[in-house]
Amino acid sequence: MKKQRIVVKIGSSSLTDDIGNIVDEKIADHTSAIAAMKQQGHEVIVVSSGAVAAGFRALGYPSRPKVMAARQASAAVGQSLLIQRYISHLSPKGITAAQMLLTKGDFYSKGRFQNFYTSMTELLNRGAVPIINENDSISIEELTYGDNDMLSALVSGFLQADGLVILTDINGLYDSNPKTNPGAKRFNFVPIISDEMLEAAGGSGSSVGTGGMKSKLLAADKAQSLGVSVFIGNGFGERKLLDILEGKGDGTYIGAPMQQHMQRKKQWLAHHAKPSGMIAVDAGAEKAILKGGKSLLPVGIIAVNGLFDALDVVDVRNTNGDLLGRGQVFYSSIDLEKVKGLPGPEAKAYSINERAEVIHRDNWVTLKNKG
Ligand SMILES: Nc1ncnc2c1ncn2[C@@H]1O[C@H](COP(=O)(O)OP(=O)(O)O)[C@@H](O)[C@H]1O
Ligand SMILES: N[C@@H](CCC(=O)OP(=O)(O)O)C(=O)O
Repeated sequence: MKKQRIVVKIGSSSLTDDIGNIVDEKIADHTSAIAAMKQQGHEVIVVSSGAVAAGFRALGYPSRPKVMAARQASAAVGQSLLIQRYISHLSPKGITAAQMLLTKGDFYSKGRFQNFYTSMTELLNRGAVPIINENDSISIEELTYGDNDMLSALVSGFLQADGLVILTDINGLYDSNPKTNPGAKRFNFVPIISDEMLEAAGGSGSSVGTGGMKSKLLAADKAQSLGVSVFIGNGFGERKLLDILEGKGDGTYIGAPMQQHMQRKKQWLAHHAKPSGMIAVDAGAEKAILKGGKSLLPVGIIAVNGLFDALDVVDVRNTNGDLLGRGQVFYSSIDLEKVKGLPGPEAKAYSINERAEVIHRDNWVTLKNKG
């Protein structure tokens, strides 16, 4: 089999018990499976939850805390305990583990986004296994991923992985929660996530997990939109990840393998960049950018909202207010006010781009019909 790049997300319930102990046998099982993958030449990137679950007890909390400050404090304790265990199981196998703690803010900035890519590539080239978690201790409540399902989907898209494996305490997606409905039936393969599946997916089944199946499905949907196929399930023993790769995993496969990955720059625009303003365009411009694959020109601009600089990211809407997409502009908002509605030659003096384009099609991502 061709060398694969696989992101493996491991949920809290697959690392700890309900009272906040890291279960060594669980880490031993995951790390032996990671080592077997590495031995076959595959690249493995781990997105590991469990910091809060592994830390709350040492600080005297009776159960996984819900208050932000208590969660942050627990994560600070638990993250180091977790990484210690990963290292102690991986290093005897000759594998170097590398901790990477991310916040949502790290993805907003294009520079930090690129730095993350550079260091990740270097770690993978050197044969290390990056172990990623959200930096819970410093994340601001409104800006957290919360559970790691969505973070793992974004990381797998960003690294243009061949697959995302979401390891959890249940062997796949069922038509209703099997913990409350013993007659529930499992899906072995799901081409796309439907609204009915999202409705049937419930919350967490343990006191340490957070998102439940719903957040896994939302994450799988996101990964698929970025060109990454997904597996949700579990399994035991050193062959479990290899079995998943070979189509013999105990769980649900979502989406066909070998899909087209979304370009990294477009992923940044679509999912991470924070728009600094909004531009409204007329029907002709809407057609040109959505149907003709053209760049956006000043002549189609009818309104400019917000204060932004050239190279900032802005949302583009039509006259009904529908979001069409998002792009990086070649004009500041002040200059765009002066050139809106003008033909190219007259607008050129204000643009930092030779051809007077407002948004070049390479710096554009269409978001229409995606909510
Ligand atoms: N339709 C469903 N199919 C399978 N599991 C479901 C479904 N709805 C809810 N669940 C629950 O989702 C849980 C897994 O999510 P979660 O507890 O957040 O795990 P993790 O800690 O691995 O992220 C399962 O234990 C199960 O109880
Ligand atoms: N970043 C958090 C993840 C929280 C969490 O419980 O996530 P999950 O088990 O994936 O539903 C932690 O490490 O505790």
